[in-house]
Amino acid sequence: MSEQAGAPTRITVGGTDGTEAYEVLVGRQLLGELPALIGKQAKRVAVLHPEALAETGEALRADLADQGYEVIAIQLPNAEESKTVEVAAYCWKALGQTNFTRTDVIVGVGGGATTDLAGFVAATWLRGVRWIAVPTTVLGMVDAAVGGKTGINTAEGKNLVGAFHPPAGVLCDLAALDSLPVNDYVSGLAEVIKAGFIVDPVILDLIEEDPQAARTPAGPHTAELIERSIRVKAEVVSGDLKEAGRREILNYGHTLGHAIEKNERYNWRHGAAVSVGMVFAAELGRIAGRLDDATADRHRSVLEAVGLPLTYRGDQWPKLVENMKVDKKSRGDRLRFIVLDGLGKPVVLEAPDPAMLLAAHAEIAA
Ligand SMILES: NC(=O)c1ccc[n+]([C@@H]2O[C@H](COP(=O)([O-])OP(=O)(O)OC[C@H]3O[C@@H](n4cnc5c(N)ncnc54)[C@H](O)[C@@H]3O)[C@@H](O)[C@H]2O)c1
Ligand SMILES: O=C(O)C(=O)C[C@@H](O)[C@H](O)[C@H](O)COP(=O)(O)O
Ligand SMILES: [Zn+2]
Repeated sequence: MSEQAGAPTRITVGGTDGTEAYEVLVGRQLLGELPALIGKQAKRVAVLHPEALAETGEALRADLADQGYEVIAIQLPNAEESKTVEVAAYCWKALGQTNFTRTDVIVGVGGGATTDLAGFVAATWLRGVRWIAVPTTVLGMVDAAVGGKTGINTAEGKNLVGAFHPPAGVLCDLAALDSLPVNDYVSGLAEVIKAGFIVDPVILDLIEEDPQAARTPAGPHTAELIERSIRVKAEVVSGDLKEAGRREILNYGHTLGHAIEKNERYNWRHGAAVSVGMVFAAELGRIAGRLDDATADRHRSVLEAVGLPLTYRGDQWPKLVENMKVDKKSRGDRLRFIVLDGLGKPVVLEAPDPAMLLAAHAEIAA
């Protein structure tokens, strides 16, 4: 998977609130770390990967078979098509037919869609088995594989079925990013930029220095951007695995973002939808009298500079409002949004007035 090795960066997640700690490793040639994470108790290892990573999956299975494991191959559809109950059922069947037990281990290799599905299968099979995430997209490394949110979509909304089930470890091999199509790479930058606005503004400075370079894995700050974003996520989820409070800030831009994804029948990339969602949230913050003009405008400039969208079809607003009602931050009939009180200062905006929402929508309507 990679050509250069060296000591990986190790970022610890959890362990501070009664949850079991685990590590996110960032570096190159990390697959040698897998057997130690799988452990000696396991007899079988199920490797779940998308079609796009057929060769990677095959190589990994061969490695694990050489180590003496009985390997179960489960190829998934690409992207959101894998986050369905039908695909989960296909996986449960494969595990059942191979006598997969509580000491066996699932490895999810792929983007956020793959690790969300693999983690969900791990959470539900036998009420929970060990799993390891090997994210191969920017988005997977900086966000999806870290923190234990797993799940699938339904016709009614994004990630509506799922479980909190942290992995035993996360291996981020930066070399995997070399084969990622640019639009998928850029989609991941939306979550990197989110981490910049909610907690670590240095991320924004690094991207703004050369936005074109930030669009490729060869950029000078790739490793730093990924590590900084993982540290943001690790710090936030470590104190609040089940999203009882502070973890909600990671949902910045997601209330509208998920509504757009559902409206597009999950054919939009997650990061693209979150990008529009963050512009909307920034406008909401500005209209609510919380966010200064410069920081609100900075959303547009940095997201546009890396090639992310800022607008969405204006005629869809009534449907988006309906979709937002099933957001997990909603309480009864009250919509709740994460907005900024300033750079790095996310807060919850409770039940904003519909007129305020409409005014913010006018700023993102195409
Ligand atoms: N659980 C969480 O906390 C969390 C956080 C953020 C996002 N997510 C979820 O993550 C998903 C988006 O993840 P994503 O952006 O990684 O998209 P993705 O998983 O859909 O991957 C994008 C595409 O790239 C392909 N691919 C993956 N790695 C590749 C590689 N190295 N080379 C070539 N092709 C590759 C995939 O097969 C897919 O077609 C969404 O479903 C979102 O809801 C979850
Ligand atoms: O980890 C979290 O918490 C997040 O909100 C991170 C988001 O980037 C991610 O897209 C998450 O899956 C959204 O969670 P949901 O609970 O709104 O489905
Ligand atoms: Zn997200």
